[in-house]
Amino acid sequence: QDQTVETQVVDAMNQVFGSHPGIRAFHAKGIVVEGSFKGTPDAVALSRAVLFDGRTIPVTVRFSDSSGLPSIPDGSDGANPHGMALKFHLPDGSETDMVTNSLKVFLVPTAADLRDFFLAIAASPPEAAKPTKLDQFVASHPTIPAALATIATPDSFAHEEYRGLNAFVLVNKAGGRQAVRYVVTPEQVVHLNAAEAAKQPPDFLMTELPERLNRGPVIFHLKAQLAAAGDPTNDPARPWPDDRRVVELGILTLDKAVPGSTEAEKKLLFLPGQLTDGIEASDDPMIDVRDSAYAVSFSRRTP
Ligand code: HEM
Repeated sequence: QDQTVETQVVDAMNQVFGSHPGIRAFHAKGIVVEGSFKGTPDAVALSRAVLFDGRTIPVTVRFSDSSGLPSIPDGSDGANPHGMALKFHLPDGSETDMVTNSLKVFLVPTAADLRDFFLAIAASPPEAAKPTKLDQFVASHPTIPAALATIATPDSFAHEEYRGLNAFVLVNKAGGRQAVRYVVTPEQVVHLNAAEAAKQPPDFLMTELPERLNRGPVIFHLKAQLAAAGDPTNDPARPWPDDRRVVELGILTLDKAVPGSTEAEKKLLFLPGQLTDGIEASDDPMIDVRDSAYAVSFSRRTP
């Protein structure tokens, strides 16, 4: 095979979900909202990024269901994990992004493993003989059931916690470097049980958020879990110990649904590796592959 892993992984997603013109290969169904971000003094101590310096930074956010199916029911298992992609509009006109989801730990260590996971799903239709390719793949990759055990359907996009999973490095004015994982924490987490989730109308998350924003803003806290020496920064499937220090980097206030979200989301491309001075990628090679795969998907969905 002479194709790059980023093309292979998008091809594998298209095999599982089909390709739908104008639609993302994954996290196909979503909704775009707007608001602002304000950094904390604790964030300034960790990073010299303009993002954190305390001024008010406009932000565009897309919440999404997992899956490459544009009409996946929001309450179905396949819609988990839900996504939250953030695009910060910096004063100099540049952008920096964070692309997070509701898993507490990622499914697999590498992009090649993710490709093979989708290929195993594609090779395991309902009529496939047991154990299926997927059964075998999951049995030999224990990080997958461990990750899937961390997710549930929220009653609102506003009531879920989202994580960056891949590690990034914050660099401060003195050149001090700290590896972190982002956590975007809501005011409260509210999860439905499986029976309640299955009973929800198919678009309940997409319709609820604009209604909620009409009543008032939605607040999230952007936090960073700080790595200690020896914590793995190149494997998003390995959690860091729960007692690692967590620092509040800033407050996110979402206050506006975007009219014409379906058109707006087509033009948006969120890239986990679109960074700004003071924020760097870690040694996790998945970040670069994600950037390339999102660009492949963007070029396929853009006429
Ligand atoms: C090797 C690992 C991964 C690959 C290859 C991959 C691939 C993709 C692709 C192709 C898309 C569609 C992009 C577009 O058309 O704009 C996408 C979207 C997305 N992915 Fe990933 N992904 C990976 C890991 C992750 C991780 C670790 C997270 C969360 C921490 C994540 C969260 C999301 C979200 C939230 C979206 C929707 C972005 C939006 O709203 O535009 N992905 N992914």
